[in-house]
Amino acid sequence: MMEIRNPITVEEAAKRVMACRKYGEVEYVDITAANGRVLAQDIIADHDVPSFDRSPYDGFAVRSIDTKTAAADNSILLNVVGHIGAGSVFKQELKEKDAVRIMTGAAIPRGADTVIMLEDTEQAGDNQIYIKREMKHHQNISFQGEDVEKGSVIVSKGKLINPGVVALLATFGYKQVPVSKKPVIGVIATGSELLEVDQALEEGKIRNSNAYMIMAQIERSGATAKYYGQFSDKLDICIQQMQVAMSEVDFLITTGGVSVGDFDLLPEIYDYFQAEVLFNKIKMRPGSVTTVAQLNNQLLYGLSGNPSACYVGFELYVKPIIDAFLDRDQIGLKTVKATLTEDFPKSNPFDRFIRGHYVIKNSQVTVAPSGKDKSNMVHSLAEANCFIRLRGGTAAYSKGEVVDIYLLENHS
Ligand SMILES: Nc1nc2c(c(=O)[nH]1)N[C@H]1C(S)=C(S)[C@@H](COP(=O)(O)OP(=O)(O)OC[C@H]3O[C@@H](n4cnc5c(N)ncnc54)[C@H](O)[C@@H]3O)O[C@H]1N2
Ligand code: MOO
Ligand SMILES: [Mg+2]
Repeated sequence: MMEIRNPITVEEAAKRVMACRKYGEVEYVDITAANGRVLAQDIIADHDVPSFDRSPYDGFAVRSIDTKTAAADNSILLNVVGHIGAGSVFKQELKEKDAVRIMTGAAIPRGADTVIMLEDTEQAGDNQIYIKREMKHHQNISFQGEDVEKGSVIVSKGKLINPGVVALLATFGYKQVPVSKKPVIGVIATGSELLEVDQALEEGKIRNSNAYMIMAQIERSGATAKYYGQFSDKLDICIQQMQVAMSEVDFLITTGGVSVGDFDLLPEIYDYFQAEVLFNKIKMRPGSVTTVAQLNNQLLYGLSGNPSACYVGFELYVKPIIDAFLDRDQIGLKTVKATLTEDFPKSNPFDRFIRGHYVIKNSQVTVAPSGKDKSNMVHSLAEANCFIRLRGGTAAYSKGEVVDIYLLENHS
């Protein structure tokens, strides 16, 4: 007797998966390896930035009071009593009519309250300059703490580390950076029709593309992939191989074998392990047969064999669990509104996630399918930078309608 599957909504499926979320540990990596990782602790400023008043220009540190009435046609003569570059400090205090030649980034000497740019001065003698502009008190000073104030949270935990965050980490002396440990995700392809990537085509067979696609999706999501190869459609061998894989990873993904075909063994394997099947039918296309089971606190993902269905199943149900494991501030794909630039003539009995390509032009986000929309197709994936979500129970969509799109490559 064929099993009757009970389809649930996309949101309910996501909820059931997220109820099984696990948190990763914190580890420390060298700052040179921190880009792209997730920050595991708030970074609190332990000093002001800058930590001293400094010059934003190459010029002369002076007392504004000595520049009063200076103008292009009314030069004022000052005595140059020192010369400092960034990193050096002028130790004395400026007296009346004193100036110190100063470079960008150097500490403002005591007594000076402004910096006049080199362009607004003229050399008068060996140690004298003409000032050709009246300066105001505190003009042209980078003040201590104006960038970052001591005690403030400068980057919050959960943030994806980007080059800007790396700059802050370096500013505050983080040679070792606390990051969330990446989950290790096992990948298994199933099906006797599969050839490895370096094998020549044979009649009736295809190359295994899903395993490599999933591993790339895992990497893009900030996790580590562990490939277990292709399993045959033989139940006992599959069971044994899955047992090994489960003991070595945080989550396990199989692709293929979750539908109702004679060689679709995953349902039997879940049965054998007495895993709790969270769902095996979702009201969505593609990927309606996406199955997720739980065994001893470990999620087992049975993604569809059809490439587009497999891809969608990963992004909707695996990516959020990776984000959660990493304790990221953004869980799952970001969504925005976009205007369709093509008609979509099919009706949508279930929610439909079409592989799409969006562009932003003149502040307008527009989107179109990135290729043919069938779950067994692979071509449309290459150009896809989003999914277009068409709601279940709707008829055809027309050009000009506004739809929700799910961004695939926005990881900030
Ligand atoms: N009678 C029914 N048949 C099917 C149903 C259904 O509800 N009733 N569902 C269809 C839907 S929807 C999908 S999606 C697929 C799901 O199939 P499986 O997850 O069981 O996957 P397989 O049968 O193993 O393979 C399906 C298809 O994908 C190709 N494949 C498999 N693995 C890979 C891989 N690693 N790389 C590339 N391509 C792969 C495989 O050769 C098949 O063509 O079932 C429908 N049928
Ligand atoms: O799971 Mo299937 O992809 O809905 O076509
Ligand atoms: Mg099948």
